[in-house]
Amino acid sequence: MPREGVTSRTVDGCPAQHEGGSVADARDREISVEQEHLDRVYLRLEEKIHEAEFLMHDAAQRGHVGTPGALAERDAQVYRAGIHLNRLNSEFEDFLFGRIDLLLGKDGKKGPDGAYTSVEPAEGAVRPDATADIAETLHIGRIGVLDEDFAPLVIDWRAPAAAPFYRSTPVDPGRVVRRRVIRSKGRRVLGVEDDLMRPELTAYLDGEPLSVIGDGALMAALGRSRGHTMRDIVSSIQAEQDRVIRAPAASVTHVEGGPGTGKTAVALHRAAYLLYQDRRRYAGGILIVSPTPLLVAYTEGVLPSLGEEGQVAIRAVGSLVDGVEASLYDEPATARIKGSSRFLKVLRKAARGSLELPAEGAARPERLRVVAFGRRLELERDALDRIRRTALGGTAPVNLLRPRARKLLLDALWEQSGAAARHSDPELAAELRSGFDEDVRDEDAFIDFMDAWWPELTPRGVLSAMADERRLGRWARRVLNPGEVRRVARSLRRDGLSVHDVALLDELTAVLGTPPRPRKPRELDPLDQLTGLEELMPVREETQRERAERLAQERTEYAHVIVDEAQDLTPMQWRMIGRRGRHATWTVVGDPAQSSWSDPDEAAEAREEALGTRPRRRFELTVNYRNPAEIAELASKVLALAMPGSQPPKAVRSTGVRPHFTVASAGDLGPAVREETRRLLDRVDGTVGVVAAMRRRGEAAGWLEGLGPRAVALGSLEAKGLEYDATVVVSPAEIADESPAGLRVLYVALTRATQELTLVSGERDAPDADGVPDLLRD
Ligand SMILES: Nc1ncnc2c1ncn2[C@@H]1O[C@H](COP(=O)(O)OP(=O)(O)OP(=O)(O)O)[C@@H](O)[C@H]1O
Repeated sequence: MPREGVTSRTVDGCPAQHEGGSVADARDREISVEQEHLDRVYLRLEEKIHEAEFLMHDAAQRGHVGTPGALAERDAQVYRAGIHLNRLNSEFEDFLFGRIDLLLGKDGKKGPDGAYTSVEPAEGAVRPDATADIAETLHIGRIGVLDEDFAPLVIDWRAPAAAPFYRSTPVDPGRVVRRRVIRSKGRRVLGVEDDLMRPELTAYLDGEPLSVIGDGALMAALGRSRGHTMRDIVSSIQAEQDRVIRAPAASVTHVEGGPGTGKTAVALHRAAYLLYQDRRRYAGGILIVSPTPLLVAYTEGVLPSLGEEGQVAIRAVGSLVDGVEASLYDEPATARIKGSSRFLKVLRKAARGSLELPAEGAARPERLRVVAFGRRLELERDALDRIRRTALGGTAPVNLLRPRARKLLLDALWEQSGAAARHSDPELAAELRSGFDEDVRDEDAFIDFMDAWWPELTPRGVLSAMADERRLGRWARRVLNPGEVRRVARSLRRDGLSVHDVALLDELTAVLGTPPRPRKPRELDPLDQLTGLEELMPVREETQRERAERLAQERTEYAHVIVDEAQDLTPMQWRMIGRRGRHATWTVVGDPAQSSWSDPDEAAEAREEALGTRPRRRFELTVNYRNPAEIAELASKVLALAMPGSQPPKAVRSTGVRPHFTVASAGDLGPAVREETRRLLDRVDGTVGVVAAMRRRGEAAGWLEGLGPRAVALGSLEAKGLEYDATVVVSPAEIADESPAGLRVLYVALTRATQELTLVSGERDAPDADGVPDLLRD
């Protein structure tokens, strides 16, 4: 465990000689220095808030004037005031969180944020006797604040001048001598943690030796207990992560890294960074696709804490289609069929085949009878079938073919009427024909026939039609075998949609096509014409989820798509997400070793298709910030089985607590799991996650009844991306045997804990005398 106390060293590594002498004094003195700065910042923020409120008020007054000039001026004012209010009113926990003390830079140029731009120290910045003076001190925070003279009081964490805070390391320190993380609550500074980037120097700040407080911010952050929501890592982003966050937005940024390397955290911070970089471009919206609603709930507080929310929709892969929130999971064998690209053929057949089914409660129309030009005209079943086949030729969406089918019917009726033969003058014949079409089209019998014979198909309707095994068998001929047909049909007869059904619905929407609807006239509000106003005005009532819903309804495509846990997506899911980012830039993060999809090659092919020919930029994250070394070591045994030859990420800390093994008495996992969970709840301050095979998901929740909200039960697939202070993994062998990807799913389960891990074995695990399951023995 990281040490809680503080140390104080001068930069040459010797204990600092502080007045009053004690380490606590040094710490208190440094805290009060930062407190003074924070007070100045808040004073300035208050001034800005008053300014913004005045602007808003003034803008409202100008709105009444109504001349174009006044409106344009109001537009500009409201825009600026909106930015201020929205950001300043947010109650930031640790608004100001960092500081860097820098040597004199190589050149003397200042950037737009008032800080010097050079990264390397000037010649002579370090004297021959290894002493140096601090030339510039920058404070880093969630947004930038300038003082009255436009000098930087706080630099926005995403600004170029803040990059050295994240990039500097003792190996490549640049100008940074000391990097400090400031911990505060509201307006009070609680503590500081320093990292020394140039330990070989004796550096002075205003003539005083620079002190170094604490053991380093990263370790302090990692040691804190976990709650039910993820925290931002803005004060301790590491260099390899920062390179991903600030990578140029163009094309595809592809990030791989093992469990706990910060992929999810990096993806969220990248969204905030992209918005900061080019707000106008990303007004087109950023979509973050997450594997489960649990992970959405876990991560959705991070962006607001970074001051960004409005333009980002975080959605679970089972909620990407409007109005659908799927949480059911198909059995692995069924999921494998539904997720595979061969299922596309079945859907295309089903979409066309569904046309032949009678609409609900109606009989299948056998003939068409109309009266035109005083004659009774009639088309029989064979003729109708022929017309349908002709209309369906090609691959155009079925619902969009309705006008073509209607035209073919009218052609056939016209021909039957014999009217064409009676008029040789082409102009007259054309006029007559148009009158004929109009008459027939308006006839009730024709309208009713069209509705029954070529109804507008809905994705849900087609999916339900596939629940009939015989029918599905026909549509899936030469694609699925009878056993597979039975499985899929059975799964579709169940109440509710599965996560995999959602991609099928989305595919059907594309295969069926949506006929254009008459647009509802929209009431014009002059405020709507203000550039970007919706984005900037404070919108407090809406939650992240509601906002995501609204964004999704308003948009079918996004400017940037971020895919988290990309290794889990099936080919059908890649097609669904690809449709939402046809013109987007992309960030794709994942770990092949954690893939729960049985055929990674097929999924990779679908991913490449969704991403198209855009150039790829690849990054790898190599450090595990979640698991202590003791847990990471055990997990690496499963990794060796799941993906022989692949390297686990390096754990940065160790707790000295080894994973604990327990064996449940014959067939009775429940009491053993409950007991272990209770024990762990006593040992950690935060959460305990109990991960069991999917089929035990409900049962496991029952075992934990009454243990309180800190203990949570999960199915193995739901554990994706989440973390707990401690985890109980229930029968590793059951999880491993659950599907062809079972070992990789077990690897996920074993890498969820930040402090302690317990494994409860059942008979199937064949544990040894120490309780170690067969699978995990050396
Ligand atoms: N630079 C950092 N500073 C502090 N904490 C960090 C840092 N990077 C990652 N973490 C923490 O490590 C944990 C793991 O991060 P995250 O969930 O983003 O990893 P991941 O790579 O997505 O993991 P998985 O693949 O297992 O889902 C989180 O608690 C995160 O806050």
